Amino acid sequence: MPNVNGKVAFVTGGGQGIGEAISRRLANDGFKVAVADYNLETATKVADSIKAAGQDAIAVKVDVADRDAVFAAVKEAKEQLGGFDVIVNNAGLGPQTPFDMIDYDTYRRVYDVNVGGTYWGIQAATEAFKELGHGGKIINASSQAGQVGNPGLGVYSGTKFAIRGITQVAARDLAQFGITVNAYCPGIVKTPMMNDIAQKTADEAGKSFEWGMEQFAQNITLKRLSEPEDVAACVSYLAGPDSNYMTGQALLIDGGMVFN
Ligand SMILES: NC(=O)C1=CN([C@@H]2O[C@H](COP(=O)(O)OP(=O)(O)OC[C@H]3O[C@@H](n4cnc5c(N)ncnc54)[C@H](O)[C@@H]3O)[C@@H](O)[C@H]2O)C=CC1
Ligand SMILES: CC(=O)C(C)=O
Repeated sequence: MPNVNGKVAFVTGGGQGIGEAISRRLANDGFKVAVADYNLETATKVADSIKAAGQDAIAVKVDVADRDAVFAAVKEAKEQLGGFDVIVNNAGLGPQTPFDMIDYDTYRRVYDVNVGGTYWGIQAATEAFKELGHGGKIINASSQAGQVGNPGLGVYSGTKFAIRGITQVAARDLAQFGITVNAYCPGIVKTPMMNDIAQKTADEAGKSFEWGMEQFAQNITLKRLSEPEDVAACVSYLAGPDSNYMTGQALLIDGGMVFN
């Protein structure tokens, strides 16, 4: 287990899916965790169960698309948990958007959450690290869909390609402050988001949910879908000291999908 000495990690979208697994894993690693989510009810459930296991966590309500709200949530976590060391900009929306169905509102909201939320998280974390007089780690959620275009995900894939670019620029800009910036790129992970995407794909084709999932899961070298914990294990590495000499990278955790 990495030695993180009671450092503080802030995980957006921590109320379910990958963010929940990351919150639990970082708490197990020894971080005090702020479980930040738009849905305060799920965030509170996750934080409460981490506390019940004898670890430190709080729930924080935030809409990551709202810059002021992100700054306020980071400040709240810093004050309540007594520090700020790692932000995981994990919250994201993944609607199915065949090209003829992309409308302005969907485009705007998905970019505001996935891309805007990452900009604001980077800014708020950087401000907190500077106030505390130390560096820190910024970790952003991209996707295998940010490495290769996925059918039907015209808006979502665009945001996830953007995250890799933003991660590289932020790594270069923020290194002078002792801040590393990396991204993780999951494959097909069994979460509510992926279930929705698979179901809509299946509905459009008049096929079953399993068929919908298979459209995204073909060519996985390891021949199984990903569990949220597979992703959390790699984020644990990015949040801990073993990745100190790594910045600007996008770690693919896709079971060997994209290289096929
Ligand atoms: N599930 C998958 O197969 C993959 C997911 N990802 C990425 O991983 C991240 C997490 O995905 P999942 O856990 O699957 O999603 P999910 O939809 O299951 O969970 C997302 C969480 O984010 C929260 N959230 C949504 N909008 C928010 C906002 N504006 N402000 C604060 N919280 C908000 C939701 O309340 C929810 O708790 C996303 O960025 C997603 O794009 C990347 C590759 C694959
Ligand atoms: C939802 C997602 O990120 C996929 C299909 O890679």
